[in-house]
Amino acid sequence: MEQELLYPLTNKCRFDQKLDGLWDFKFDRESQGLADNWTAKLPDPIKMPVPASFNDFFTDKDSREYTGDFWYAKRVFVPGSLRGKLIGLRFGAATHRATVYVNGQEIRSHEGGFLPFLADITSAVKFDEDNLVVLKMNNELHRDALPAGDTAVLKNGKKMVKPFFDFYNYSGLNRSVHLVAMPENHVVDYTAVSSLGDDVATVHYTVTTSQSAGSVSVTLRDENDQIVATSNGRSGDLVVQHPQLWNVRDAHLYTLTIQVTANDQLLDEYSDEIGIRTITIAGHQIEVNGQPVYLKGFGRHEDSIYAGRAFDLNVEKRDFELMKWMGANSFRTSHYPYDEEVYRFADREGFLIIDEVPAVGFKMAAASFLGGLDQSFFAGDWTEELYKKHLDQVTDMIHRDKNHPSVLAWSLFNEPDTSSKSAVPYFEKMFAATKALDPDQRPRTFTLNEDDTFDTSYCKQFPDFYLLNRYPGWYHKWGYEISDGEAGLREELDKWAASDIDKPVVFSEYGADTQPGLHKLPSVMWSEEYQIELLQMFNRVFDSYDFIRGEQPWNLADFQTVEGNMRVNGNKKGLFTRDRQPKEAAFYLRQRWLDIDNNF
Ligand SMILES: CCCN1C[C@@H](O)[C@H](O)[C@@H](C(=O)O)C1
Repeated sequence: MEQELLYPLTNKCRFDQKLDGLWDFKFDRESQGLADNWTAKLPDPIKMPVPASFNDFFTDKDSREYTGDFWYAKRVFVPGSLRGKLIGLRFGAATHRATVYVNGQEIRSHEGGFLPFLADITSAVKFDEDNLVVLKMNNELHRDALPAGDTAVLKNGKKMVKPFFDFYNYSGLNRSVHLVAMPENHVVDYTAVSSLGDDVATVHYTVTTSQSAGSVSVTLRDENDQIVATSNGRSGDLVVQHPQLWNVRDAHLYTLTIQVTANDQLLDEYSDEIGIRTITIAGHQIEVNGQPVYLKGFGRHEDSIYAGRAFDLNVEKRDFELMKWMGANSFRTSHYPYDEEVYRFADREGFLIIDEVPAVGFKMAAASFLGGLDQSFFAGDWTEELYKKHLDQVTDMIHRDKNHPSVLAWSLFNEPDTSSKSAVPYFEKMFAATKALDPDQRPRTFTLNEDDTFDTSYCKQFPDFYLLNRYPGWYHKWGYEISDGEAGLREELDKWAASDIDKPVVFSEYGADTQPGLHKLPSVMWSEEYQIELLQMFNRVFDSYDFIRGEQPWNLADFQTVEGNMRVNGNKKGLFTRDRQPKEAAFYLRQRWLDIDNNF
């Protein structure tokens, strides 16, 4: 569990320099790098872009599919002007695990490929010189790690991952690395939680500093840079008259500035943008500022050609323009926390985010879908170790993202196996342990898979609202049989309707693989016409039940998966192609969404 997760910035007290660009890179097939002292020098390295997944740059399959240890190295100059500060390396994401060395000294390790961590290198750094930064990384999958899977050893001795999930195991330094410097006495964290009155809002804040010395003052400025509230102390209330509330697709942000001072000297300053809004679940309504909202959006992936899972500002900008064009207002960070820049986009654009940890593949049936076993995942002997990593990553996700107005809810699992009682103790622990992590007390949920229905799931008591992943028309009752698929879906939803459950239901996945340009009249599966027909079927169902409060088809765009007889160079359920061009269904769904108000 990380202490320092604030987004890096440069100001009169702090220094932040991105180390993006070409790093030295080398596979370590024999896992000999440590023994051979690669922490001092990588032998015969190649050049590798950062941020990027290494996989798709290569022209040979052994390199693209490489599984095991691999190393990065870069010489980093540290200016002498930073002396006396905490010097750190902040990694946006190292997938899936890393150990950091500086000038040959081991600094720290980190497990989890989708959340940041800070390596404090103060003790190892040489000022006004180049410093050798080396990472030893590994991308193997295991049942006791997130995301879940296996790592097989082929007869030729090469390793191969067996994901229990449907996205490619892109690996590497997938997000930016920053050289940062902060005052020894600095702001480590802050929280800001809003409550609303009659034309007034109160932002209750807390500030954590690395040392108890010094006094803290907090200022809030509006979009015209006018001070609207101030307060002193490491916790307090900022009272804002006539607040400009943050609303869905009508975002207003304030700048919160924290200063730490001692003897009239400024020790540290940290600024961030926050939004004044509340999130509540009221019966079967999801409410923002007390107004019901209807979620229109997508399951997504951080995925693009060339750099794989790397965060790419250009792709993100295009994705937001596509989602706005569609009339969308939300998305789920399926199936892992995304780069921080994505949440800042959503804050500015007024999108709601369901923030998800990579607790994906917790279902052996998924493995069987990919060639694994078919048993109850939570009965496995790996769950104790898995739980520790799972809680660690939920804690860090909430810690990192808690101040974003765009974050609506926390998704603690994607499609876990809840059709066996063995899941219940794990869920009881996880939902109890995470209840108090979010100062804003946002709803917590998880996605229910096809096999985890109203009748078969043992874990319906846990979520604050429901996310349903349902695939009639594709994985069953497909093609001409889709009418039975609709009937089955309605039968299940009739049970939800007849029950005493009064919570919102959001459809978080549904869709059809579609080959762009494939047309057939009448339709056939994989044709563009069939994708529209499937969406029309689901939309008929959604419009029949008032407790359905959101629709997020799978997926915004086509994305890469493992190769297999079920995939045509990846998953093609996108409403857009992988190079972000629309399929026919995008025009159909856009028309529907433009007719549905955000507060419907
Ligand atoms: C059947 C599993 C649920 N869902 C998970 C998602 O990650 C996959 O990409 C999607 C699919 O198979 O298209 C299905």
